[in-house]
Order: sequence, then structure tokens, then C-alpha cells
Amino acid sequence: MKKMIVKGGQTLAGEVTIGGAKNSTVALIPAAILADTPVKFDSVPDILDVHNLMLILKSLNVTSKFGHGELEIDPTKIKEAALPGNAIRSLRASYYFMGALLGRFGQATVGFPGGDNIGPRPIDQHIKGFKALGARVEEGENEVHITTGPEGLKGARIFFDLVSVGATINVLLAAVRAKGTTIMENVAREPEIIDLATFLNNMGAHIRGAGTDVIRIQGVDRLEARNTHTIIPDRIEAGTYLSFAAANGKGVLVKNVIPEHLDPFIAKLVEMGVNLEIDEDQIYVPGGDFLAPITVKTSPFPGFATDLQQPITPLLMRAHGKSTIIDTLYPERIKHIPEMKRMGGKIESKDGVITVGNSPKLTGAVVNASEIRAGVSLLGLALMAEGTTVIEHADHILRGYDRIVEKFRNLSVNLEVVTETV
Ligand SMILES: CC(=O)N[C@H]1[C@@H](OP(=O)(O)OP(=O)(O)OC[C@H]2O[C@@H](n3ccc(=O)[nH]c3=O)[C@H](O)[C@@H]2O)O[C@H](CO)[C@@H](O)[C@@H]1O
Ligand SMILES: C=C(OP(=O)(O)O)C(=O)O
Repeated sequence: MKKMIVKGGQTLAGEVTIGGAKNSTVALIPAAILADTPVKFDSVPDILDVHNLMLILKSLNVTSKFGHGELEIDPTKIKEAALPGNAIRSLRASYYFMGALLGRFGQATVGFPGGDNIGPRPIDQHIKGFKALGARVEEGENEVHITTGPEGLKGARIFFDLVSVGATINVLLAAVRAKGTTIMENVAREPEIIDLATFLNNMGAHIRGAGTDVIRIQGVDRLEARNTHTIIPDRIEAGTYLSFAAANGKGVLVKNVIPEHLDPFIAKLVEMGVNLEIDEDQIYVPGGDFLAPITVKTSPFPGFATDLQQPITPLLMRAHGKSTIIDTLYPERIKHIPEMKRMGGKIESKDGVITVGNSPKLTGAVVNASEIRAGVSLLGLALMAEGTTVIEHADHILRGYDRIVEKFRNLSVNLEVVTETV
């Protein structure tokens, strides 16, 4: 287990370059096993999730090499095998091996995934989609077995009961090599889904409509990579730095962003009175603005992302008045609240509504990062606090924030990450 030691009173200044999107990367890596050739990605974030996905690939006899933001994966000698339970449980997106293995072999046995502890995260819509494609699904105590008959998967029409990023991606991965046409309706529209479809289409897949709520897939027999796929920038990492820069910065330039992917977040910052200078692919935050309170309600893309609900909290604590947050996707995503209260943060949660008040006196404490975004928002508070904060279980932060110590160092902020010996 790792802990992060953060000295308070540190202000952000300088430049930060955003890495490739975690939520694209964790879908693209399982998708690579659908290819009949080696594949290459660049702008790959150096995060724990990537290293754990590489362990899963290894168990399938798929070699991978990662360095300097480039990841090469060779799935040409893939063999079906049991997947390593620890790696599967270390992240949510390991469930994409269900769809990818099903697409590749017509069958899959995958343990239940881990990922952030943010309330109930059922996978009924994934299963409904696999079944619609003709698969038989048996849910065991610890794993899911999915099989097909000799005729394999067959395209179908699927109407999802709710909008799910994971179900959209998982069923898409299975359908790409199914026979015939699949029409998926009421699907998620996140930019990471478009990124995945772009990667697969460039290899010869026939996916239309990604980014809208209906995706049509014509199954193909073969997928061949012809060029390197550059992963889109991480809009959640970008939002995190923008929030911290506005709350506690003296001039921060956030580079490699697609501002359109951050529209609802930027709109809220502007509503608060944050002065942003938005260019084509970078955003400058001067800092030091007088801030008004706001109301935030999360919803699927293009709404305000649930993954930014916690990272905006340090900024809300600087606003002059009470802000409210309603997380419609994960109402139980509130594990940061008791930790923030111990640091002097004025934050409460009642009946599904989080209230954040102006918190001028924050003090360092020993706090627990129960999940990635809870953890990073504690870091945001720690920088504004008096004294030192120790964030335990910082592995959760490292799961999804690319080279965070180095990036903060470039922003004149020192963070120390130490490995705890139990
Ligand atoms: C790896 C990845 O991309 N993770 C993101 C993905 O998670 P994930 O793909 O797990 O989230 P979903 O979009 O599936 O979940 C949305 C909502 O649907 C519910 N649901 C989902 C599937 C299902 O079969 N049944 C069901 O009831 C969930 O409990 C949740 O309330 O989208 C979330 C919502 O934007 C983000 O917080 C995560 O960062
Ligand atoms: C919830 C998140 O991730 P995951 O789905 O990988 O647990 C997140 O990135 O905020």
C-alpha cells in the first residue's frame, strides 16, 4: 500500500500536459486482443490500471511493451487461459475482457471486476447484451461464464434499459466480430466510446454512430492494425487540474485538452466566476478569482461527469456561499466527506444532496483515499490546508492519474509517495 504525503500551503503555477484518457485506454487494451496483427497506441497514461491490464494480457500469452507513452501489444499468439484474479479485481475495466474474449473465442470466463467503491455497480445490462447476441451466461459466485454454440455470436437489436458506458463498450466489443448486424439503442455517448470505435474502424471494423445514442455494427471476420492509435486526452484529469488551478493556483496552463469534452464542467467554472482563457487545445487559468457558489447535477455525457463531482469540491470550498451537488449516477459516491470534514471542510451529505460551504480554515490530517476521485480531491484540499496531510491508500489515485508526482512538480508542488510496509 502506498501513502501520499502532502505539505499544505502549496500553490500551483506553471504548465501541465494532460495524458491519454484512462477510460479510453482501459477499453482499448482489451480491444487489442480482437486484432489479427500487433497493435500500437501512443499517449498512453502511466497508471496502475495499464500495468494490471498488461498482466491480464500476459496470462493470455499476449505480449506487451510499454514505455515513453507508447504501448505495443501483440495478440497474434493469444491462447485462452484463466485470468489472474488479483489483476481482474484491481480495476473495473477488466470486465471488458468478457466482450473481447467472447468476440475472439466465442466464450469467456472472467472474475467479477473491482474498480472504485462508489456504490452498487451491477452488470445486468452487459449480460442482457451478451444474451441478445446469442450467448449463454452463467453467473457463478466469483466469476461469469459466457459461451456460444457452434454458430457463434449473431448480430441483434438491443435496447439498453439505462445508459451505461461499460455495457455499451462490452457489447460493442462482442458484436464487432459477430455475424451480421447489431443495433444498440440507448447507448452511452462518452468521447471514450468514439475513441474505441475509431481504433476498431481503422482496423477494418464497421461501427457507425458512436457518440450518438444508437450504434450500428456490421460484424467483420478480420481486424488488422495499420497505424498507431493516439489516445484522446483525459477529460477527467484535465478537469481535476483546472479545478485545483482555479482554487489554488497562480497561473496554470493545462495543455492537451479537447475543450468540447469538458463543456459542462467549463460552464460551471464560468458560472462560478473563474476566468478561463480557452484555446483550441489548451486552457489557461489565471487564478485568484472571486467565486460564486453553484449547483452541480451529474448525468451521462454530455452532462456533468460524476468523475468530476469530487475533484471540483476543493474549488467549491473557496466559493462565497453554499454549493450543492447531486450525483444521479452514484448517490453513494460520498466517501470523501468524512475525511474532508476532519480537515475542516464544510461539507455534508443528506438525502442524496451534498452541500459544500466556504471553508477558509483547512488543516492537515491523516485521511483515507477510498477510491480514485475521493483520493485526488483530498489532495486538492491538502494543498490548501495548513500543515501536512497523509493520504493513505494512495494506490487508488495512482490507478488513474498519469505521472502525478512529476506533473505536480512541474507545477511547483512537491508530493511524496511512499510504500508502506505492513
Ligand atoms: C472504466 C470506466 O469507463 N469507468 C467509468 C464508467 O464506469 P461504468 O461503465 O462502470 O459506469 P456505467 O456507465 O456502466 O454506470 C452508469 C450507471 O448505470 C448503472 N448500471 C450500469 C451497468 C449495468 O449493467 N447496470 C446498471 O444499473 C450503474 O450502477 C450506474 O449507476 O462510467 C462511469 C459513469 O460515467 C464513470 O464513473 C467511470 O469512471
Ligand atoms: C469510477 C472510476 O473508475 P472505474 O470505473 O475504473 O472504477 C473513475 O475513474 O472515477
